[in-house]
Amino acid sequence: MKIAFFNPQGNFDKNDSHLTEHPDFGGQLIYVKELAKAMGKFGYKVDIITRKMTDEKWPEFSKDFDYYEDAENVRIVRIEFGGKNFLNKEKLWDFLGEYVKKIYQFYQKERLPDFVTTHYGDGGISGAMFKKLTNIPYSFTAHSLGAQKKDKFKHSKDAEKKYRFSIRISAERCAMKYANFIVASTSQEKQHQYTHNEYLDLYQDIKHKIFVIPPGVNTKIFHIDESDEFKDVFQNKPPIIISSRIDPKKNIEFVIESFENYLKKDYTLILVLRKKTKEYSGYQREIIEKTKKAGGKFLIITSQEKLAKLYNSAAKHNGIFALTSHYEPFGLAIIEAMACGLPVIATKSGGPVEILDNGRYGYLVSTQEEFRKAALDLRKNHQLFSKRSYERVINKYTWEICAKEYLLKIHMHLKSNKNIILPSFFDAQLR
Ligand SMILES: O=c1ccn([C@@H]2O[C@H](COP(=O)(O)OP(=O)(O)O[C@H]3O[C@H](CO)[C@@H](O)[C@H](O)[C@H]3O)[C@@H](O)[C@H]2O)c(=O)[nH]1
Ligand SMILES: O=P(O)(O)OC[C@H]1O[C@](O)(CO)[C@@H](O)[C@@H]1O
Repeated sequence: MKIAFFNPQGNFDKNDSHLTEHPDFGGQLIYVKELAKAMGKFGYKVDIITRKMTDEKWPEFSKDFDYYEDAENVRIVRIEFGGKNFLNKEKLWDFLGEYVKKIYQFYQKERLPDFVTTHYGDGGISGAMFKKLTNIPYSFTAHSLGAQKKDKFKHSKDAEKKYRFSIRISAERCAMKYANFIVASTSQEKQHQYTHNEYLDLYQDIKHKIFVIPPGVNTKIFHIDESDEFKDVFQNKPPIIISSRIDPKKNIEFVIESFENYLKKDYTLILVLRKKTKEYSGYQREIIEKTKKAGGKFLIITSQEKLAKLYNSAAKHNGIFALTSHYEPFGLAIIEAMACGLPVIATKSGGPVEILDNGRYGYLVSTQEEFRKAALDLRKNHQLFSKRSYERVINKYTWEICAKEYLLKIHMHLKSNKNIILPSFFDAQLR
C-alpha cells in the first residue's frame, strides 16, 4: 500500500534543516517525519509531499526527491508551486490548487496513492481538493487549529492581515468536513479544540470520525543515559530549560519573568538556540534580549541528539523543562524532555493537561506564583517526578503505537465517495 503525506509548509531533509529556526519548522515536521518512518518500517511505501524551492537561503530543498538514511520506504517528494522562492506558510494558501494539480500530474507517471494523510489546514484543504479530483480518501491532522490562535491574537490589530485566519479556518472546516477521519493528539483537543465556536456547527457531523491518537517520541534519540555534558553550564544551580520555536504563542516571556521575579538566585535559566544570537531578528531577537537582561544563558544546539544530552544533564542537576505556551495543541518537546527523565512545568492549556494528567506527571501553571511554587516543589520531589516523567512517556507515547493506530484507521476508511464542495477561494484554484 502507498500512503502520501500532504505537508506543503516547512520542509524536510535528512538533517531536519532549519528546525525551529523559523515558525514553520517545528513539531509538525518531526511528527510527519517520525510517523512516515514508522509506517515505512511496517512495509508501507510513504511519500512526504512538500514544496520544492530554488532559493539560495534555503538550499536544502531544491531537489525533486530526498530521502532519510534509515527509512528506505519513505520518499520526500518536492513539488514546485507558488514560484521558486521560500514562502511563509501564510502565503501558501493562494497556491495550494497548483500544489494539488501538480501532485496529480506527478502521479500520472506512477501509481496514485491509496490513501493521503494531511497535516495542518494547508495540507487538509489540499487533501480535500485532491479527493475532489481523484476520490482518494484522506485523514486530517490539524497540529494546530487557527481558531485558538485567532483568540490569542484577537487584540492585535494586524492579526487577520498577518495570519489570514478567515482563509485558514475556511480551509480547516472543509478539511474536517470531507476527511475520511480526523486525528487528534489528545481527547482534550477533540473535546475542546474541535468544539470551538468556529467549528462547533460541524461537530455533530464529524465527532464520530475524530480519533484520539497520541503522537510519540523517538526513544532512540530521547532516553535516559549516563551523560552529564552540560554540568559546568549550570554553575551549581538547577537549570530551567526553554527549548522551543521562539514564537509568540510559546509565551517564553512568562518563564523569563517568573525566573527574574522569583528564581534568579537559586536557578540558572537556559534558552536553547539553533544559531548565534546575532543571527536572530524581530520577535526572536526581543526574546534573546529579554533573556540576556534577566541574566539567562544561551546554548546553541543544532540536533535533537544534542538536545537529549542537555535534558539528561539537566535531569541530573534537579533541572526543569518549561513550556508555558499561551496555547499548546500537544507539545512534542514536553514528552521528549520527560523521556530523558527531565520533569516539566507546562501551561494549563491544551495537550500538556493530558500529557501531565492534571499534574500527576509534572506541574501545570498559569501564574508566575504557581511557577515559583512548582519549581520549589520539584526541587523537593525531583527524583519522584523524574521517574514518573520517564514512565509516563515510555508507556504511552511511541511512534510505533501511533503508526499502528493510523494504519488501523486507514484500512477501515479506504472506501469513500462524497460530493465535495470547496470554499470558492480554493475551488477557483482548481479550474
Ligand atoms: O531547539 C530546539 C527546539 C525544539 N526542537 C524540536 O522541535 C519540536 C517542537 O515540537 P512541539 O513541541 O510539538 O512544538 P511546535 O513546533 O509548536 O509543534 C506544533 O505541532 C506539534 C505536532 O503536532 C504539536 O505537538 C504542537 O503542539 C504544535 O504547536 C520538537 O520535536 C523538538 O525536539 C529542536 O529540535 N530544537
Ligand atoms: O502557530 P500556528 O500557525 O498555529 O502553527 C503551528 C506551527 O508549528 C508547526 O508545528 C511548525 O512545524 C506547524 O504546525 C505550524 O507552522
